[in-house]
This record gives sequence, C-alpha cells and structure tokens, in this order.
Amino acid sequence: MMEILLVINPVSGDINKSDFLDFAKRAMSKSKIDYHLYKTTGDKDCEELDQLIDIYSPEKVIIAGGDGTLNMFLKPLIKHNVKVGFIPMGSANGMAVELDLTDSIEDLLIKFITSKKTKSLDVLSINDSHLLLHLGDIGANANLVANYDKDESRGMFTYARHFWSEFKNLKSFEFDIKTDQKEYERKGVMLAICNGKKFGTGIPLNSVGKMDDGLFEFVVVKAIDFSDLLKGALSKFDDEYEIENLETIQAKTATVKLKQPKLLQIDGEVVEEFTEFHIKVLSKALRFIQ
Ligand SMILES: Nc1ncnc2c1ncn2[C@@H]1O[C@H](COP(=O)(O)OP(=O)(O)OP(=O)(O)O)[C@@H](O)[C@H]1O
Repeated sequence: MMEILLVINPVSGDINKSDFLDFAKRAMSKSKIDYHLYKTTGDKDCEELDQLIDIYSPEKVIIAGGDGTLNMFLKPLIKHNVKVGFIPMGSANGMAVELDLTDSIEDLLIKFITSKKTKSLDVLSINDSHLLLHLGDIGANANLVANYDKDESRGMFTYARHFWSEFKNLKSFEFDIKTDQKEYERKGVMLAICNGKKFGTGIPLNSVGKMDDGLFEFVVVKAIDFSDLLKGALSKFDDEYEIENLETIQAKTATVKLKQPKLLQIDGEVVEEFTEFHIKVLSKALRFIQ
C-alpha cells in the first residue's frame, strides 16, 4: 500500500507552488515515504483522483489548494475512506480558519505526513449530488462569488470591488425551510448553510456549528447594514460577537423551497440555480488528519 498521494492545484490562489512542491518532495524522500504526486488540471480531476486511489490505495491523501479544491474531491475521499490532510493555498481559505490550520504550510505538511491521529468530520449532502464540507449560501454571497469568478482580475482588490457592489444592491427574497423538527417561512438577503462556525472572510456567522455533531445550521441573514459588516470584520478576534439580524436554525435534514430560482454557492464555488433543495448530514464521513 502506498503511503501518500499528494494532490496540488497549481493555480489556486494565484500562488506559485514550486517551492512548496520542492519542499514536499525532499521531506517525503527523506522520510522514505512512498508517494505519488497528482497536479490538478481543472478537467475531470475528481474522476482522476478516484482512479488513482483505486490504483495506489494510499493511506493518506494530502491536498494543497483552495477550499474549492478540497470540495471537488470530497466524493472519492469519502468513498475510499482515506485519511485526508488539507494544506490551504487558495485565495480566501475559510476552511483553514474553521479547521484551525494556522501552522505554516511546511509544518502542516510534516504534521499530515507523520500524524496517525484523525478526526471524522460531517459532510452535508445536497440533493444527493453535491457535497458541502464547510459553508454554502444562496443570495448575496453566492452572487458575489459568481461575479468574482467571471472577473479576469483576482485578488483582494477585485474581491472588495465586487463585495461593495453586491452589498449595495441587496434585495431580500422569500423561502420556506422544512427541517426534521419544524417549518419556517422566512425572508432575507442571504441564506447560509453552515457545517461549521466561521464565514469565509472570518465573520463569525454561526456560533453554534460543530463539524462533527451530526447537525448543520441555516443562518438567515435578514438585512445587513454596513455597520454590522464592519463590526463583523473587526470582530475576527472576538468569537463572542454575533451580528444582529441573524437567525440560526439547526437541523439534521431539511428541504428548502424558494419562490424564485437562486444560485447556490458551496465551499466557494457556484454550483447552479435551484428552486428547491434537500440537505442531509453524512455523519463523520471524512477522516481528517489531526
Ligand atoms: N490546472 C488547472 N487549471 C485551471 N483551473 C484549475 C486547475 N486545477 C484546478 N482548477 C480549478 O480550480 C478550482 C478550485 O480552486 P480553489 O477554489 O481551490 O482555489 P482558489 O484560489 O480559492 O479559487 P478562487 O481564486 O476562485 O477563490 C476548481 O474549479 C478547479 O476546477
């Protein structure tokens, strides 16, 4: 059995990964680790990874890329029940905050190579076809991500430009949520689906989420004013802070119905428009290396 399959997204976050790759190759050769390297191409990567795991049966798959890169591989990672390490090298890296991956990328790699400990994380299944590890939403943020994706320029300035234009033009929309417990009729500018606590930019959107509790949370954002956003951004370091105008609804399963079709964004990637979707928890489905 092979020890490690290292997956690298060469384009994520506009970061050059050749130094990291050199470091990884040296570290693994020095430790006499049997490894295989896979660089993503942006085409059929998920199927490729599924086949590589079939062929090599690695004990661990370590993925270096952005949140979207990790999300893209959830299906085969869960199917093969392999141990997973994630090295955040994307532009926003919300997952890194959530998973507390604060060490340097080199230290993280060494930890993932050497550690035998794992923690199993829940994954959310949407309409039995899309998997969500961290956070999804419809409304303001999904539009923001879609417009940012279409823009040829990248980076924080471009993101900020889209951020302001999106949040200036917020329109609420109506939706019904039916959970395993209760039914809700709501209106808001954003409906977030959270497996964990943190929001992409560090805003503590949901304070009750745990990634291994068999539950997920909806956060209904009823209206955002700029002072709330500012407070949210400034409270990065203060987990106690919660933005007003938020309602949290916890569930094991749920169906969401929208009056009009809306874009759904999952782990930083825009999926498609939905008027109805169903969410369930795949309890402790992903074995994450600690
Ligand atoms: N070699 C490649 N060339 C172009 N695109 C790729 C390549 N490999 C992977 N991708 C694409 O990269 C995306 C995932 O990027 P990811 O979200 O991890 O990085 P990111 O830097 O956070 O992205 P963004 O800049 O959009 O926030 C997927 O859509 C995938 O198809």
